[in-house]
Amino acid sequence: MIVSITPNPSVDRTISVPGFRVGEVNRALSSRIDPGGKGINVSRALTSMGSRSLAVLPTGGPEGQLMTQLLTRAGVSYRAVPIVGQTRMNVAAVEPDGTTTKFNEAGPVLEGTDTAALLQQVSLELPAADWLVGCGSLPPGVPDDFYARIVALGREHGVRVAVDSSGPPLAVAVAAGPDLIKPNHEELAELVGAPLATLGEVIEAAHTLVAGGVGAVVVSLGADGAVLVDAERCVWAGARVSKPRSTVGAGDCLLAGLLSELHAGHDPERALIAGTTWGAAAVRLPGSAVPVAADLQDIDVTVSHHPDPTIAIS
Ligand SMILES: Nc1ncnc2c1ncn2[C@@H]1O[C@H](COP(=O)(O)OP(=O)(O)O)[C@@H](O)[C@H]1O
Ligand SMILES: O=P(O)(O)OC[C@H]1O[C@](O)(COP(=O)(O)O)[C@@H](O)[C@@H]1O
Repeated sequence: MIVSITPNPSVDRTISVPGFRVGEVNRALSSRIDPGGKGINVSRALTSMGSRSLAVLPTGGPEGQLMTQLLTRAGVSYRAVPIVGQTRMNVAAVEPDGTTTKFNEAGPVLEGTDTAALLQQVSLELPAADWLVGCGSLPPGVPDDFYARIVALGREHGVRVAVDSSGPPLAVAVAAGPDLIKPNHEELAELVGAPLATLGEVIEAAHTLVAGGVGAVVVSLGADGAVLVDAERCVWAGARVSKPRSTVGAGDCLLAGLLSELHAGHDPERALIAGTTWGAAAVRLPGSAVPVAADLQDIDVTVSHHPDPTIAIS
């Protein structure tokens, strides 16, 4: 089973707007809500594709209640750890060409006992887990070493650990040597402190992290696909999407596809292809909707073992 931990979940409200004008009234054409936060999306995608997953999350206030209702409705198994603060709501405005503008709240303040209770809940789930995946930003009050502690917990139980975060929490987790990380271009650039203008520079940065003790680095590059680097291989994969609808949660679906295949015992290249397929499928869906098997059918993935290092990455 794949256990996800999302310390800062969110109810995601996605509004479709005909255009986005700063400083003016923007009228929405439609709106939807989804249970969100990166680990929640990973568990939702795994569940919708038939892989077993359990989401661990803190919940509080009316949005916390709404979150658990939405998870139940989506058939996602979860363990909600009650907190005094109120679960956040994030808003994304999507324009007709797929351009997405996001407003993410900081999230509720978690007290020290809340963090301890979350880690305790994760520990309780680990005997049944094969992979543990820690995802997203940390809410105020949670120390930057949270994901490093998640890596250590996984180690103690012989469970492989993936981390998808950014900034200091990702940097501290990397030093603990996770089995897999999935930064996007911007997150990787921040992690290594360089702009990484080309695919070659991205690959070199990923190699440096692998040499430093990370098992595998999968860098998601939006419309430019994704590249996987580990001690034995460097593989790029990408799929064209002619009409992107919403990129919210695409990286989470990519991570879910990867973990689903790795968990099933398949090789990293096949996992990357699955991840790229799930990510492309997510981009064709509205809001942070996750794909079902039928959404994957007509997606063609291109794979390269010798990607052109001079390709510019935006
Ligand atoms: N416009 C797009 N066209 C095709 N695939 C896309 C597009 N945007 C994202 N994807 C797929 O989804 C994956 C994750 O997207 P990305 O935006 O890089 O992640 P994140 O959401 O973590 O920032 C990409 O690696 C790619 O496989
Ligand atoms: O924890 P963060 O970094 O604020 O991100 C949370 C948001 O990211 C999401 O998980 C979507 O992720 P991406 O748009 O980065 O793919 C949303 O569900 C959620 O609103």
